[in-house]
Amino acid sequence: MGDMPAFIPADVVEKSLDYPTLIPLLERALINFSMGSEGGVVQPVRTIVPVAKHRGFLGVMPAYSAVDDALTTKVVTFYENKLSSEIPSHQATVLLFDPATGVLKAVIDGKVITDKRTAAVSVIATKLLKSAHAEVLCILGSGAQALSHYHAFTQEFLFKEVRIWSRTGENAKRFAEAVGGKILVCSTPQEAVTGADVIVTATMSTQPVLFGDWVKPGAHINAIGACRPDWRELDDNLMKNCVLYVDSKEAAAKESGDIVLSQVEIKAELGELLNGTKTALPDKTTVFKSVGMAIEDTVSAKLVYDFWTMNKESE
Ligand SMILES: NC(=O)C1=CN([C@@H]2O[C@H](COP(=O)(O)OP(=O)(O)OC[C@H]3O[C@@H](n4cnc5c(N)ncnc54)[C@H](O)[C@@H]3O)[C@@H](O)[C@H]2O)C=CC1
Ligand SMILES: O=C(O)C1=NCCCC1
Repeated sequence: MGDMPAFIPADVVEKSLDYPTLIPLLERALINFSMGSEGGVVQPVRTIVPVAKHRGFLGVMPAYSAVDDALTTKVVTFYENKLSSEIPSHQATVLLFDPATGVLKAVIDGKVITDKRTAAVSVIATKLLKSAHAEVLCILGSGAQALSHYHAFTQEFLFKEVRIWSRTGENAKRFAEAVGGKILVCSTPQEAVTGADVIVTATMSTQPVLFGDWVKPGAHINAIGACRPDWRELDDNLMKNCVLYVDSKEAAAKESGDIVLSQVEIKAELGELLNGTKTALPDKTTVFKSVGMAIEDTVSAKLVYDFWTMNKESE
């Protein structure tokens, strides 16, 4: 009988993933992914099982990176109707395997990985696509993704002003108190968005929360939510008047309601901008539509496992 798999809890994951380490790793993974078979990434579009009775979904997200020799699958659940405020709407576990033998090496909390790697990829998109003079950041939503984006963006950029709007005003205030930084709480999404240079939409909404009429020409939007083909965060006006970038063309064309329902053409994947085969247009109004990729979890999980292996005596 071999060793039992390691169980790596959220607090260890939190300690092992910092943005300055994660961002270059994810840039490399995005490039490898967009290189097709040459990049050595094997990643099918995830399988989603609807749990209609409870307005929930189970997603299975496997990937292998030959360059990293890392093999994982994430299992993620996400629920529209939270029955308890104690239970997060999104929960996830990443299983890490030894690629040489198939042996399960670790069971890793996937919630922190999901929150941090998603924000890190939005930072990558924003570095490529924001205007050179961007000063105002606006976040719509006050949940887990809003929080990880706030931390990642305030660490990686110097914005003069940060604004937040949330459907429940109390939640926006709580968010601002919790992060403790200088942040303007707005009472409408339009107020929050008007004049903003960089916008993050991180909501569970199934209808548009961000309208093209409100958006400053040349702004960059990271659209994180609406990862089902019939869900929206952005209206048709915005979609039709932006230059659209994605993480995975194949997944975005299948899963993103903002793309499926507006039928807007995708300009490029982030990996194609990073490897120089396609051009970023930071002077235009740009949208990065993120659906989330398994390979991002794979490289993050490997980083967590390596950190855990090096520090396990002291844990
Ligand atoms: N692109 C990616 O890689 C990933 C995307 N997501 C998506 O990001 C979004 C946010 O996820 P979390 O922050 O983890 O969820 P959360 O449950 O922690 O926060 C959701 C936020 O959306 C707000 N909200 C819910 N319904 C709304 C509505 N109708 N209008 C406006 N706001 C509404 C809530 O008040 C809350 O502020 C979800 O759609 C989720 O599926 C999550 C993980 C990865
Ligand atoms: O990439 C992920 O992880 C997720 N994306 C969309 C919603 C569920 C989790």
